[in-house]
Amino acid sequence: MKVTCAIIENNGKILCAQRSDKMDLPKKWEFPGGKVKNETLEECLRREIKEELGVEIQVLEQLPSNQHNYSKSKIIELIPFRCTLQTFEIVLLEHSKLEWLPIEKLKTLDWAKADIPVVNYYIKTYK
Ligand SMILES: Nc1nc2c([nH]c(=O)n2[C@@H]2O[C@H](COP(=O)(O)OP(=O)(O)OP(=O)(O)O)[C@@H](O)[C@H]2O)c(=O)[nH]1
Repeated sequence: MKVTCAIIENNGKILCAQRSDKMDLPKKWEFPGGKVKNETLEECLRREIKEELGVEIQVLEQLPSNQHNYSKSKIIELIPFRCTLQTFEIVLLEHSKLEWLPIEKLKTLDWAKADIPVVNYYIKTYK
């Protein structure tokens, strides 16, 4: 299963989202995004961000993807993109919490397993 996610940068901080109790991987932190349907990766990302946060984004670049096997039937390829905001009124539509964190604080969150290599790559590349 391909999943896109957005590393949204604004004023030197990165938007981190906590999954709600109703989602799978409850309370884990992630980058907002979701499963790719019949669409391009960028279309998927822009659609998911609109659905989850109510904002438009600009997609800057694709970063290396990471495959993680949560179980036999749940194997995901997480495909991250660096993004910025085009509109700024964020609404919390699906997640339980949002945090804007500076890059040096990203490691303090309890990330979904698939995100850990993505966070590490981002820190290594952009700090
Ligand atoms: N959006 C997102 N999903 C992630 C990340 N890391 C990670 O393991 N996942 C997993 O990838 C899958 C994405 O599905 P989702 O539930 O967020 O996406 P969706 O909105 O398309 O699904 P749905 O409409 O079926 O609920 C979930 O199983 C989620 O646990 C991440 O950083 N962002």
